[in-house]
Parts: sequence; structure tokens; C-alpha cells
Amino acid sequence: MSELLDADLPDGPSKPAPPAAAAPTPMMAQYIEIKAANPDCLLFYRMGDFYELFFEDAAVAAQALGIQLTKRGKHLGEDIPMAGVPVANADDYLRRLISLGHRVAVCEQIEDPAEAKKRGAKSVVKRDVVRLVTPGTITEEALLEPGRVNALVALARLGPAGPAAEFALAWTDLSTGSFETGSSDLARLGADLARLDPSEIVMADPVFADPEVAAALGRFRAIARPEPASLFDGATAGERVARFFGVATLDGFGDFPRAELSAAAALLAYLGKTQLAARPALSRPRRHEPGAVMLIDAATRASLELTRTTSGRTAGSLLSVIDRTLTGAGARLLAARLAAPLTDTAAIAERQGAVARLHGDGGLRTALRAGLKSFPDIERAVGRLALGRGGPRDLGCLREALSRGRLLADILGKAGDLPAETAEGLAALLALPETLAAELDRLLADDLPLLAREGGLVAAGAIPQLDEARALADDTRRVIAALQARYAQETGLRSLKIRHNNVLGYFVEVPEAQGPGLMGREDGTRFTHRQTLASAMRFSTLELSELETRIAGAGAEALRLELDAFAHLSALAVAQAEPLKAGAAAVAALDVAAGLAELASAEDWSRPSVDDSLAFRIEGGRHPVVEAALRASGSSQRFVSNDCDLSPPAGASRAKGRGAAGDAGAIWLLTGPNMGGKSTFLRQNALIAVLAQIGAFVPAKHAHIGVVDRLFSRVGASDDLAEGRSTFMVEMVETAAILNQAGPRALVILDEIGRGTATYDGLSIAFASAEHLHEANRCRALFATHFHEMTVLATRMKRVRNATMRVKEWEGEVIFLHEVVPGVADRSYGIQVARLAGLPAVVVERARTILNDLERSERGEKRGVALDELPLFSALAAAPAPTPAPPPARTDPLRPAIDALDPDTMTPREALEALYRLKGLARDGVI
Ligand SMILES: Nc1ncnc2c1ncn2[C@@H]1O[C@H](COP(=O)(O)OP(=O)(O)OP(=O)(O)O)[C@@H](O)[C@H]1O
Repeated sequence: MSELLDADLPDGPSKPAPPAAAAPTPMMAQYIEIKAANPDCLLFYRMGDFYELFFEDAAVAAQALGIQLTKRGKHLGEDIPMAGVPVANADDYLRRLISLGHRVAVCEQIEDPAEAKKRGAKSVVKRDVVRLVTPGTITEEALLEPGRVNALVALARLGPAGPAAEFALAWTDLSTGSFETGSSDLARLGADLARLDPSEIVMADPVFADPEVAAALGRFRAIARPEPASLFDGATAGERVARFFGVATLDGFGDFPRAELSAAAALLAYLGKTQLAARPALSRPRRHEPGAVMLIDAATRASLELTRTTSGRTAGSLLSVIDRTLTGAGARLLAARLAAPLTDTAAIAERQGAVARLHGDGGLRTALRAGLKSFPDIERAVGRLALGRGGPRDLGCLREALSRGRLLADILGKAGDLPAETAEGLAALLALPETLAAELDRLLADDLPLLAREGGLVAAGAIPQLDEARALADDTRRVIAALQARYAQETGLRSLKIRHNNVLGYFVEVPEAQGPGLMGREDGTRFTHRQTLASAMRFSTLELSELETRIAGAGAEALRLELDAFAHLSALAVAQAEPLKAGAAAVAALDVAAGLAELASAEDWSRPSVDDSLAFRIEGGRHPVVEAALRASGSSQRFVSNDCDLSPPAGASRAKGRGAAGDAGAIWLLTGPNMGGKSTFLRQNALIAVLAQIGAFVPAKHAHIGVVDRLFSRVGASDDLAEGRSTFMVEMVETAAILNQAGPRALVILDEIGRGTATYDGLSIAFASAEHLHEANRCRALFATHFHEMTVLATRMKRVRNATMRVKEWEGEVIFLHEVVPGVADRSYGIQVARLAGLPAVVVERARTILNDLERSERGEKRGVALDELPLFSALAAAPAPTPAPPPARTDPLRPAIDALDPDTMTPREALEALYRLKGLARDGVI
């Protein structure tokens, strides 16, 4: 704060108010200049131990953070609003601001206040923005969720707007340094973004303004940010990427299409803009081959609740049920894999191999999981160190990771034959940098401070000069005592003392009589006379004055040595970023495989067979989330497993031609009562496909799945009022996407489409959609419907099968068996379900009458009178007295009961009983 200098201080009350247009103070002028360069950020302006915010920023921050809004000095005659947050817990405030969608520019003092003072008493310490904190560029542990990838995406468009425009994405998680690219197009952009689930997207201004892109972005537009088109310049893109990685050409990185290079270069440019001087330790860009992953659009992800439930919570999602990982990196990898199931059968088999090995070897799994438990997050520690934002604890994390990595390698090394993925992991663990491990072990203390500048990060005994400096700083008295003992011994003067005062500093003092003996000594220490007092003489020595200087500088020296050691270790770690990251990836993959194996063994899941056929045969399939929920509810009801077979009908591949079965999967039309379990069945099959293709085991006895390249699910109706679309409109938009995009390898789940409009319109749409799926899309599909009329399709179309949910009726009650069987439901049991849901009995009865009537007329019989009658309430009211009569007087049963009593004729016992009777009437609430 000392640097705030007079120039920065608010005008005191004694001073006259400045004229309205008074020039700002030098500090305010500096603030205004920096703020003008960062208009779209809240500016955290460093002043001593605080980040201060001024003007509008102060008001915004005070409101968002609930901190006090004060004022400081005046600008143009007005008070300057100010709010501040302590530097020590700035992370917490940053997190809150970022989560509210703000961006923050962190402005630090970039010179020592003493330097500023040299320029004159009124000069201001130089400051500059060192970093922009945005949702996609955070790296601090406190700001990140351990198990969630924090993706920043750059979206590039090649060519002018229009359906033929090529799109590409480049994405990174700055906290771990991952860096990937992939191609896209307008139709699949939403699905690609949904897979990455970014925190922030950057794109060129014109792309941001394109209404078609805006529509494709959907909810992601809220986190999109327009940037100058020059960031995406395709002509210089390759060169810029090469420059970042310090290579002459990108040839060694693989073949990147131009649009992907443009996205990659823009991403790097944006990192440059936000990270300024710091250079992130990004891995070399890795290209996602088109078609390598199963495409799942945002609506499908939401309806299948893969990583979040429809209400936005993690608990209750598929991820939450299958996640048995033990490390942050493992949890992130599992989430990333779940978001992007593979389509390459060999890659799937490789992952399955790792799970299967650990599934089959419980001992190995247990040992590995013990070693993995809270394994430190290497990736994020390296990421922070590379950006210069790391601390001693990040080094400590690497030290622990390296030694625990060796343990894991030992366990795997003794395990014998390993599947490819695990063997690769072992190789990466064995390649963890030994030299770094040794250096960390040698230099780091056991307990590490949060910040390097607090000191204490280097172990005692590691650096002799540091030990000495510390000894001097911390243990001056001991050093002096040792010196005093030495002098006393050397001179034979037992009364020799070393003392200190501000004038002489350290000096030797002896009784006056012995002083002359010290002067003019030929051998040993030379004592220089400084002062003679009445009873004592004082001397200095060379050692003492050296000691003096060393003590004065010792604290600073100790800190410098520690900071040097920290910089040395950080540089060593950053230089080894690649093997460290490879080790981290190995640990994450082991954790995922061991977690999935643990899950499979605890839940009795099986290894699916995944190939390039169009098969889809599930035996004894279960819905993992509903099953877990049933168990957690403590209900005695067990989850009922079901089979599903959408494989092409037998011999179909030989039948060629349109209309014949051809090489296409089947469509199941599923009818059945409400609450029968249709939606559960539909979803469980989609989830089994997803699980199979991430390389996991699946909740089924057996599963054979021909790779699904695109998954569509249209389950349940929901309004999208924010986008101005009604329930029916949303339903139709999503159905349109399916009918337009699903190819022969797709798996389509349609749950009751057409129910959002009038019956005949709905039925016609559902009917036509099913026909289109069969004839045009020719994909595997599950179609649940209440339109029983649709079941005739099975007689007309070769690959349509009817299936239904079994129910039992017992004494007028409906019992849901949750069993899927071939056939057609005879009825919907909607009225029984309505009764179970607690609809008033009178409404249920009336509904039953109307239903009978409708059914009779449908059968061509004479319709009853129910529909022609007055509606429910007038019908009820019509019978007794429709005329406006006063409301019936409330009868009070106590009155007649009291009237009936004759106290004169009652025995005491009868009186007592009567009293109890009256009391009972009152208590039962009859009155
Ligand atoms: N296979 C099953 N085993 C046990 N319980 C099940 C099973 N399937 C569904 N259930 C239970 O039945 C409830 C209703 O299931 P679901 O929502 O799938 O029915 P639905 O037929 O789709 O109903 P609606 O037609 O009303 O949408 C579930 O919440 C679950 O508790």
C-alpha cells in the first residue's frame, strides 16, 4: 500500500474539492487506461494485499459477491465507487464471478514499489493485466471441479455462410493441457458441442452473427464469444500453430484440414490473449477422425441423462451410477468417454480387454485400486506449473505421484500377461521421469507451504547455503554462541561476550582490564578496537562484521535460494511435461478400467460383443439407474430384466431390394399401459449401446451390438419456452432431426411421438414417422406408443415387430409386471393409473363411463349417453336440487347428542359414560 503515494490518496476533507473537470490522480489515470483496454472484463486492480474494483465494476462486484461498496477519492467531481477482495482468498471470489458469467482481468503490480519511488515521490507503481480469467481458461484447483473437463472450444468456419460451409472445432482443457481438433458441419455442430460440453466457445464475429450458426448452437450460444476474424485467419494458421510448438512444419503432427488448423490457431491466439506472458503446456494437437465417435445430439443426451439429469443434477445420471473411479483424472476420463462412445470396434475391444482383465482378476483389481486411491492430479499440477501459477504443493503432488506411480508399475509388472491398454499404461508408468523424482525427493520438505514465497519448501540438509542462511536467520543466537565459545577458547578469556547494539552491530566485549590483551594479537582472530567504556572494552572482528551482513541478508538469501529451488524444480517438471502427462493418462485409464471392472463385478454386468454387424440383441437387459434407484428406495420390488432384439431378421442379408428386409435392423413397436415400464425399456437399450461402445461391460446377461454410429432419443415432452417453442414444436423439431439424419447404423428411440397434439393428427404423424424409419432410414428403432392402431404396421412391414408390457389385473387392480413380451397391449390402463395417482374418485368414475361409451361407439355399437350428458359437475348437481338454495346448514352432531341427555334420570355412571361419548364426538372431528 505504501506505493499508493500521495498522488493516489483521496483528497482529504481539509482540501478544497477539485474542480469538476480536475485531472485524475496519476493512479486513477493508470486505472482508467488499463480498464479502457479491457472494457468487457471486471478489472481486479492490485493495491497491496487487495484487488480493488472501481466505478461500475465495483457496483457489479459488490452486488454479485455481497461485499461492501465504499468510495475512494473523486473523479470528475464525483465519488469513485470502490469494492475490494483480499488477494489471499481471491480464488473464491473469482469462482463466484466466473460462475455468474463474468470475465475478470487480473492487474498486478509489475515493479517493486521502491523502484517507483526512485522516479519521484508522486509516481505510481507500474501495473499491467497479467491474465484474463474466463470460464474456459481457469486452472486453479479451487475454481475447478476435479472430475469435470473444463473445455474451451474454438469454432472455425471455412467459406461463407451456407449449408456447404465447413466447420471445425479445436478444444483444450487448459488445466490439463489437452489439445484436440475435429471437423463438423452445421447439422452435427450441436451434437459435437454437446459431446464436449464446453465452458466457453470462441468464434469469429461473422460466424457468431450468423443466424444459422446461432440456431445450431442452441443453448451453447450463451457461452459463445465473438472474437476478431483475424484470430481465425486460415492463411497463417498452420504457421502460427507450428510456431507455438516450436516446430518448422506440422507434418510430424499428422494431416490437419485447413478448417481445423484455423480453429487450432484461433484457440492458441485466444490463449495468448487471456494468458498473456504465460505459455500453457499444451500437448501436440490430436485430430479426432470424423466418424470415430457415436454422434449423440444435445436432446438425446439430455433425455438419456448421460452425465446430468434433466433437472441438471449429477446424482441420478448414468455417469453417477457407473462412476467407481478413485481419482479426479479418472473421473474426467470416464465422463469424457461416456460423452463420446467409440465406433471403432478394435478400439472398443482394447478398452474392454483392460476391463475384462481386471474383472477376471479380483486380487489385481483390489491391489491397483488401493494404489489409485486419491492418486494426485498430475495433469493439473503440471498445467499450473507451466503457466507459472503452480505452488510448492503442485511439486509435492508430483513427488507423491511419481513414487506412487512406481508402486503401481510394480503391481502391474508382477501381474503377468497384460492386455494392450494396460501394458501401454505400464510402459508410461515406467517412463515417468526418474531424475525429476530424485530431485523432488532430494529438495522438497515434507510439509509444503501453499506459496513459494512463504518459504519452507526446501528440506533441511538439501542445500548447504540455504541451511546456513536459515541457521543464520532462524538461529542467530546459536551461531553467535558458538562463535563466542570459540573466541573465549581461543583467547582464554572466559568472560568474553558477543553483544549487539544498533550503533556497533555485533561486537566482542571483555572487561576493561582484559581489553589490552586482545589488541595487537599476532595469531588467530584479529580483534579491532571499537570502544572503551568504564568497565569494558569493545571489539569488532572480520567474522562478526561478515556475520552481520550475512544475518541481515540471510532471510532474503534463504528466500532467494528457496525460490531458485522452486524455479529449478518447476522448470524440470515442465520440461518433463510429456512423460508426466503420459503417466497421468495411464493412471486415469487404469482407474477407469478398474472402476468399470469393479462395477461389473459388483452389479453382475457382462462383456458385450461389439462388431460391425447390424445386430442388436440384448438378453436380460437392465436399466442401471432405475435399478439402483429401486434398490435405494428399499422397495421389495426387484428390477425385471428384459430382452430386446433389433437385429436384421434372420436371412435378411440375402434378401435384397427395397421393401425386402435387406441389410437393415428391426423396429419394435412397444405398446403397453402407462407406468408399465416402456420408457425405462427404451432407455435401457440405448444406455446399453452407449456403455458397450465406451468399452464398458453392460447391465445384461448377454449383449451383441453392431456398432451404432448415431444415437437418437426422443423421450418425453418438454417445453422450450426460453427458445419460444411449445411442447409440440420441440417434439416435432426433434423428430424431424431424426427422420432427416438417421442412417442405417443409427439407433433410434422414439417415445410416444405425436402425443402433444389432437389424437388423429398425432396418430397420423406417428404412423408416417414409423413408416419413414422403416423405409427410408432403415435403422434399428424402438418406438413406444399409446396409439394401438399403429400395431397393424407389423403386418405390413417386414421388419416391424410388436412388443408389449405385461400387466395382470387382480380384483380390479392393475399390477405392472414390467415384462416385455411379443404382442399388442389390449388397453392403456390409463384410468387405473389415474386412480393410483389420486385423481378424485368421482372423476375416475366419470372417465370410466366416458371410456365405455367411446369404446362402444368405436366398435360401431350404439353409443351410450355419457358424452351427450351434461358435463361432470352439472351432471352431479342436476340430480338433487339445482335451484339456488342456501348452502346446507352445517349439522352439528353434538347438539342432538346433548339434547338427548336427561341428567335428572341418569346414574352417575351413565353420566360419566355420556361425558366420554361427547368428548369422543368432538375428538373424532365430527364437528
Ligand atoms: N423393468 C422394470 N423392473 C422394475 N420396475 C420397473 C421396470 N421398468 C419400469 N419400472 C418402474 O416403473 C416406473 C414407470 O416406468 P416407465 O416410466 O418406464 O413407464 P412407461 O410405460 O413409460 O409409463 P408412461 O407411459 O406413463 O410414460 C419406473 O419409474 C420404475 O420404477
